[in-house]
Amino acid sequence: MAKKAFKSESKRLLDMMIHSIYTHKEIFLRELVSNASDSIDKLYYIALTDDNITFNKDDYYIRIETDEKNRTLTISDTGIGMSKEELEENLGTIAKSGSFDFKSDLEHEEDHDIIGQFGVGFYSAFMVADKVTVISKKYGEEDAYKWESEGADGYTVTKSAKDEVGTKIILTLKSNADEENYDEFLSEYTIRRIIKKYSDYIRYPIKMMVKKSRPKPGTEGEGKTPEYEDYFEDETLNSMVPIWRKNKSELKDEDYNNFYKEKFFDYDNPAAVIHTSADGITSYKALMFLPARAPYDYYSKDFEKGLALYANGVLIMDKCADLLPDCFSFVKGLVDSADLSLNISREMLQHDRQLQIIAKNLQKKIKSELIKLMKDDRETYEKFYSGFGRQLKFSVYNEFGREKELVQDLILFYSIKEKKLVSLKEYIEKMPEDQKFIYYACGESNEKIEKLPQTELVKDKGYDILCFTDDIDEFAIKMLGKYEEKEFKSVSSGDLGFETEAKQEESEENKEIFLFMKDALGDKVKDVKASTRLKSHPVCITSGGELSIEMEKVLNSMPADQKVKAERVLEINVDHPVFEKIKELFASDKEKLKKYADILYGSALLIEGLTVDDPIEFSNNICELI
Ligand SMILES: Nc1ncnc2c1ncn2[C@@H]1O[C@H](COP(=O)(O)OP(=O)(O)OP(=O)(O)O)[C@@H](O)[C@H]1O
Repeated sequence: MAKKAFKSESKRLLDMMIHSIYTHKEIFLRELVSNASDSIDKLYYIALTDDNITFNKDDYYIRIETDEKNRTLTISDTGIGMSKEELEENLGTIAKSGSFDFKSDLEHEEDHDIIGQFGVGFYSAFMVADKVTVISKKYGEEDAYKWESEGADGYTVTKSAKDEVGTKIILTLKSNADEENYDEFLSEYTIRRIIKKYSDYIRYPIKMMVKKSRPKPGTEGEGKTPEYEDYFEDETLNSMVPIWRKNKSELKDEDYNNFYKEKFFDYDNPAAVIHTSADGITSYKALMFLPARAPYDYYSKDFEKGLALYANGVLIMDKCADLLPDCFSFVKGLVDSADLSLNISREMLQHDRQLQIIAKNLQKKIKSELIKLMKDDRETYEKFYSGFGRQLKFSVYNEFGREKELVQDLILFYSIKEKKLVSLKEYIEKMPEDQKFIYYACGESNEKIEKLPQTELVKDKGYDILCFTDDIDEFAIKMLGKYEEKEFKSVSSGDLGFETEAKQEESEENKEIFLFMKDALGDKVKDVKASTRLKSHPVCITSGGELSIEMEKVLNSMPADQKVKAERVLEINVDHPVFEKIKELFASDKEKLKKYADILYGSALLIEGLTVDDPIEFSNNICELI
C-alpha cells in the first residue's frame, strides 16, 4: 500500500511534534480525550435531535487501555467515527492553519510557545508515539477503515474491521531515551493523574480496567493472615461534572486557572474569572475569563469572538458571537443554559430571545467585574488594560458609539498631575470646583505631551490634563462628546473655556503685525494671533476648526487618495522677548520678518511633532540669521 504524503503544513507540524522538546508531553492524552468527547457529542446530538434513534446513555464512553508488552496505549470512543474520506481529510491536513501561520513567523522561538498556546490536537500523539494507528467506523456506514502513520513520511488508509461505530487510536510509544521515560504513559497511576488534571470534567465516562487487590476468599477471619489476590475492575476515572456546574465554594483558583489554560490554550493565568449563574425566567450558568494579555491574533481579522454555548451540558456551538458585544470580544468562556433548544441553528440563535437576555446579563456582569478589578486590583487591571485598552477605546468610537455606554467607565488615560493612569471618573472627582471641562493633550508620548507649550496655562490653572498617545484616543473622545455632563477640551483648541488674564492689548499695531505675518506664511496658516495660553514659550500651533492637528496626523497616515489638513493657527506669546524683536523688524526690516515668521512657524510645527514643509529653506533661514 503506497503511502500518502501529508499536506506540507501538516508535515511541518508533525515534524515539530516528533522532535518536540516540550516538557508537558502528557497533554497528548488531553487532546485525544477531548477529540473523543467531541466525537461522542456529535453522535449524542444526532441521537437527541432525531426521534428515530433511541440511545442508551451507557453506550457513550471513552476507554483507555494499555498493553505493556507491546508498549501500546489505546484510546477508544463510541462517538460518530470517521469515514475513509474523513480520515484522510481530518488527519492528513492540519485544520488550524491559522495557528500554524503564526508558527512560521516565529520560527526561531521554542516550541513551548506554540504547543502551549494552541490546541495542537491529534498530532500531539506523535510527541510520545512513533506509530499511530486509527481504526474508525463512521455512524451510518458499513465499513471501517484504518489510518496508520509512523511519522512525517506519510500515512496509509486501508479497509479494516470494527464492529461498533466509533474510533480507536492505538499509540505505539517511543522507546525511552536519556531524559524521557515514555513507559510512564503505560502506568495506571500516571494515566489517572493526567485524566484528573486535564479531563475530569469531560461529560462522558473515561473508563479503564484497573488492577485492584482483595483478600482471597476463605483466607479472612479471626486469627488468620489474609492472603490477597489481584483482580481487574472497570473504573471511571473522571468525575464528569463540568467545572461550571460545580459550586464556587468547591473550586479553588487553581481549578479555574487549569481549566482556563487547557480549554483556551493560554499559558498565563487569567486576569479574572467570572463564574455566574441565573435562575428564573432565563436560567444559565456562565464561566468567563478575562485573559491577562492579548492573544497574538487579537488585533487581526482572523480573531473570532464568542463564548462556547451548551444546551443543558451539550455543546451546540464552539464560539457563539452573539453572546459577546464587540467591546468585550476578548472574553473567553462558555454558557450553559437549559432553556435553549438543541435543534437551534446559528441563524435562529441570533433571534432567540433567551439568548439575547443572557447576552445582556453577561454584558452587565463583565462590565461590573472589570470595574471591580479596576478598583480592587489596579495592578492586574492595568496589565489587562495594556493588552486590551485599545480595544476598549476603539469600542467607544466604533459603530457611531453604539457601545460607548458599556466602556466609557473602563478606559484609562495618563494624567499629567497624578503621573499615573486614571479613569474619567477619577479625573472628574479630582476636578477643582471652577473647572468646567475635561482637558486633554495629544502627542507621541506622555513625556512629550508634558513639555508641550499649549499645556502651560491649563496646568497653571491647577487643572489636570489627560495624555492622548494612541491614534484612536481623540476620535474616541469626540464620539463620547461628554462624560458625566463634562465636555472634553483639547489644550490646543481655540478657546480654552476659561477667562485668561488680559494679555498685552490687541493693539492696532499688533493686529497689523499678525496680518503681515499671516500673509508672509500664505496658505500654511489660517491665522496668526496673540496667544492667551502661552507663558514661557514663544510660539505654538493650534487648530482652528473641528479637525485637530493630531487627527490630521492619524488620518494622513492611513492609505487614502486625499490628504486632509487641519486649520493651523500660529499663536505668538506677546510677552516673550521674541515678540519685541518681531515688532522691531516690523518697523525696520519687513523682509527679515518674513523669514522670522517662517522660522517661528517651523519651530511650532516641530514642537507639535510635525515636519516642516521645506526643511532646506527652514535650515537656510536659520543659518542666514546666525
Ligand atoms: N476520536 C475522533 N473521532 C472522530 N473524529 C475525530 C477524532 N479525533 C479527531 N477527529 C477529527 O479530526 C479532526 C482533527 O483533529 P485535531 O485534534 O487535529 O483538531 P481539532 O479537534 O479540530 O482541533 P482542536 O484539537 O484544537 O480542538 C477533528 O476536527 C475531528 O473532525
